[in-house]
Amino acid sequence: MTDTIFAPATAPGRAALAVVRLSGPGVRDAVAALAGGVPSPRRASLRRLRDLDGAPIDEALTFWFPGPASYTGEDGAEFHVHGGLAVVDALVEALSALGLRLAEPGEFTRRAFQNGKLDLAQAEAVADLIDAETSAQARQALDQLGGNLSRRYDGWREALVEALAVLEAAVDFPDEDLPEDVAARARGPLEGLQRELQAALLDSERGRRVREGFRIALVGAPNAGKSSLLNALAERDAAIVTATPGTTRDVIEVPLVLGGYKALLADTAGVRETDEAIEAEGVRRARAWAEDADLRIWVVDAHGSDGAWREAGELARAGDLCLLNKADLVTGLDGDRARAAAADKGLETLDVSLKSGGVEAVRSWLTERVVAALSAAEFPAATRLRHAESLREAAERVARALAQREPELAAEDVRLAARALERVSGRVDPEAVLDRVFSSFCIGK
Ligand SMILES: Nc1nc2c(ncn2[C@@H]2O[C@H](COP(=O)(O)OP(=O)(O)OP(=O)(O)O)[C@@H](O)[C@H]2O)c(=O)[nH]1
Ligand SMILES: [K+]
Ligand SMILES: [Mg+2]
Repeated sequence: MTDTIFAPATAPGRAALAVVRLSGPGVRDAVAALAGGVPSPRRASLRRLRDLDGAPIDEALTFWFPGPASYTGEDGAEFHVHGGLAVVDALVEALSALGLRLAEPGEFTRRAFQNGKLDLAQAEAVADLIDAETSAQARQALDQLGGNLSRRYDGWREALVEALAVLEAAVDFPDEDLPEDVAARARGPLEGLQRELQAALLDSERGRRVREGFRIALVGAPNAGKSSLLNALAERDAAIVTATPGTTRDVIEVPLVLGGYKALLADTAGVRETDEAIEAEGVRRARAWAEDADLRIWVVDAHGSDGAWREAGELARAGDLCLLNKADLVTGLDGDRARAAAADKGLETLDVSLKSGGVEAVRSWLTERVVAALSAAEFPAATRLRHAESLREAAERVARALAQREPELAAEDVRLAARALERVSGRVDPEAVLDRVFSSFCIGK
């Protein structure tokens, strides 16, 4: 017998309203006990809620959602009460006294998944929509929630099933035709599929970057102005700025919104040779973050650079930005060596003075870059590592199938490729995967 669960669905704390939702076989009785009757299905009904001793809890807008036409597919209900802590506490206590259990994080959506209301990718999209901080994250989550991501996997899977039918015919009726001829008919569709899966795999980083943020590292020699840039972009004093080289030790991460996309900006320790243990650890962390980042801004003091800029520049890669800072101090040939080194590496350069409003040029440059990297006509086919892993496995299996001589062996690879794709919608998932997906939810969803 399934438990009947409940949870506050709104954030805890003082608020105008709080929503408490219920799901499970005991909902009807619980609503009747608290509200003195069950309202018409899916209609708002103002009810006085009372606990088991008859003490009033609140006047609540009460909804009764009989299953299966409910979010979870089970009988459900919602109480919209005043959002005070005491009201919500009293309601929670009354529901517990009736034998209902407080829901685990994601348990409502997990039940919706188990009852076929959503597939696993759609359930993930519910969590993503709740977590969305930028318009791009919300758009991507809504598209996935609408089932578009799942439909692409279903389409690929159907193509695999058709190829499988052809291969199985070659195995079952070897006399009717030469097996190779029959098997050859599966080759064209499998090759087309292989190209699509590869393209989706190449694009699979993009969806994760939209969800998690485009990673931008600020690197450079000590005192180049990295922390000054971080603070200017963040519009607050997130990092300490002083005239002392070696001020920043830890990596300081700040989220930014650029062109509607989430970015994660990291200030790092100035890179130089040092015997000082704390600074050396800072330099190690700076390098590690920079290597993993999607983009590095190599900040150079165009005026006062000594040899150290060269070492920091080694972290930069083609496509990165070289920011020649302190333009207000520059005279003559200042910065020309760094400029030449940047050109050599295929970096773009920007001359600014962070002292005098140069940050806006950097912000526009970054916005353009992030939008170019993350926007596309089509939403990505992978928004989590889990999806990319399925794509990779499917692509590898299809490649193996194409290389097999025996139709039996090719059929087995095609079957495994289909299975890898099915994991995305959760058709074949073990409980452990479900636990991982749903544990990232908040309580009440
Ligand atoms: N004149 C001038 N000074 C600047 C400019 N940008 C930063 N500074 C100064 O340069 C010094 C170092 O700036 P920081 O932002 O701390 O440099 P950093 O790269 O973070 O330094 P570390 O953390 O020590 O590696 C500070 O005194 C800043 O005020 C600029 O555009 N012009
Ligand atoms: K400094
Ligand atoms: Mg600093």
